[in-house]
Amino acid sequence: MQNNSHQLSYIVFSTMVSNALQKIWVEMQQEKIYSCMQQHWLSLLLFLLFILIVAIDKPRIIKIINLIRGNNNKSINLPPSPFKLPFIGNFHQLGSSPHRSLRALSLNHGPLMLLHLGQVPTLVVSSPDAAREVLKTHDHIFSSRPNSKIGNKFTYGKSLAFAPYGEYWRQIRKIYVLRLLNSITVRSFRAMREEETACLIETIERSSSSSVDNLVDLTEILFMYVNGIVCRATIGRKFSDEREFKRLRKMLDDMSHLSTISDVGNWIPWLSWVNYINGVNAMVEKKFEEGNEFLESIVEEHMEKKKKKKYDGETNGDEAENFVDVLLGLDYTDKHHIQLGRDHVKALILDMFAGGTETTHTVLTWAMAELVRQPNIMNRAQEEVRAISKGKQIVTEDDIEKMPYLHAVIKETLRLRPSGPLMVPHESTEHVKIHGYDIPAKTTVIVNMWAICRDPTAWVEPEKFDPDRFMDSKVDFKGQDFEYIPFGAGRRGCPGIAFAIASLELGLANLLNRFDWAMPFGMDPGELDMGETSGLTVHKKENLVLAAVPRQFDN
Ligand code: HEM
Repeated sequence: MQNNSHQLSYIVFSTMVSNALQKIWVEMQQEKIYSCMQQHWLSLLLFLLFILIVAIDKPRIIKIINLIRGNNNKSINLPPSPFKLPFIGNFHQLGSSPHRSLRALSLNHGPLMLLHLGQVPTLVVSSPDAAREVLKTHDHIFSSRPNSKIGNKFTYGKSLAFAPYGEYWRQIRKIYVLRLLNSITVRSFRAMREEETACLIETIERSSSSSVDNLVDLTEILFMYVNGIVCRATIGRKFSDEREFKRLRKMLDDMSHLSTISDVGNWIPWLSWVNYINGVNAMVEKKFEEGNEFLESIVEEHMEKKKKKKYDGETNGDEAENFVDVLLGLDYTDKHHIQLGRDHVKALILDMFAGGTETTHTVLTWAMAELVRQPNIMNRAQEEVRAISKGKQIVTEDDIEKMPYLHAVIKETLRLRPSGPLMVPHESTEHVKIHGYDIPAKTTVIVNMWAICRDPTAWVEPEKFDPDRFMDSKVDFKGQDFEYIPFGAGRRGCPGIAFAIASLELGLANLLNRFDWAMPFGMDPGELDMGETSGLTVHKKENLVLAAVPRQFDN
């Protein structure tokens, strides 16, 4: 969801209405009021109907119905709301960086604030205390997701991330947590991660030596590193063919764009038909077909291998089993209500690629940007990494366990630069009271994790990048400390924490061990552009291009 979504719906509709109005106005000015009304009675009627619908929004309609029925509940106490406009509600107040605009609004209206995004009542949560109420005390009520028609279409209605809270979500989540992303499985990918790290180092060396100024585009290279790990864990191989790699990236971008930005029906359900006119539905169908063809080819490849193994008795040797093979090998039909099929496998691939790649790669890029901007922190992290790795060219995961400052750098980056500052929206399944406010069922909930992680009542100098705040601190990202929830918390909290942290720490430690880093062309570190992209997922706006000078090793 970017500001484009509401702008789009608003523009389409207001253009239609304003064109009709202009015509009427011109004729009225020419004193042809009566004949004008005769000619345009249908337009006027439609216009009045439109005003009625947009001005009387859903909560007000419910209030009026209750009033007529005589059961107006005077005691209902909704959270404070900023002023909203008919039809678009509070969309116009989101701006290009919704997490920043929402924090500004919450400073005036409080940590529990009710907005209307189009027609959708949306609770915005902006303090650690309020987050604890939503994600812990009333977790069972807030663990659903708002329906996303387009998101469900792309993921065959089988994705974990999009699933509403219920039996299906519970069963799939169990498979993800117990079979795919638990600490033993994550450890089993250790050798693969170390291979991918060696590949990362090689790519940087090649890129640096082919540039006069040792320049490397870290944003691109880190994306390939993280994507390589996620691909190998998920489907057992990465895309060495550049075309295939670009196809995957484009597919994920398109899907994410269409399921959030372009779906007018998400926000104004009775305007869903606009998607037929503006070409969104046709585009969704086209992208779905393309994506499906790609995912089918992956599933087919695995089915063929499985058959071959059965006949030839082949094994993978020491290689850890990838997620698709695990899923295809599960016989779930008898014991459980769900029957795993091809669509589940394809949805799993999307969950892993979408949930694991962009998030992890963005955090790693921000970590390097913050370190280059603050050479004293970079030096301290490098000293620690180099002291522990004792002249080895590749830092291993055993070494990393002894690097508390490196852990602190990653934690601080996750605090200050979360890639999804508004997390993934939740939805309430029943009416509940929080801090004295009534939260009706089916309210969308946005947790402004970005604001919470910078809450001045919880953090000293919250805007400063200072890994020291995590040294000797018990505050952790596992979902118990509500001032620090970069992976969310509660039932819907991220199941990929161990997987993500392993790739982040190994990647960063090796970047610091193997190279000395500097701004390009001798620029001052303070000149590094830290601008963010706008929208729901926040990346560094400009690619991070740095000078990487390979360190000389004795052996
Ligand atoms: C730095 C990296 C990552 C960050 C910051 C991150 C953050 C998050 C957040 C904030 C949520 C939503 C929590 C909520 O709704 O309360 C989430 C959900 C999810 N994440 Fe992650 N994540 C990361 C890496 C990963 C990885 C590596 C994977 C898988 C390989 C993954 C898979 C998922 C899935 C499947 C969900 C949906 C869970 C559900 O709806 O039940 N994430 N993540």
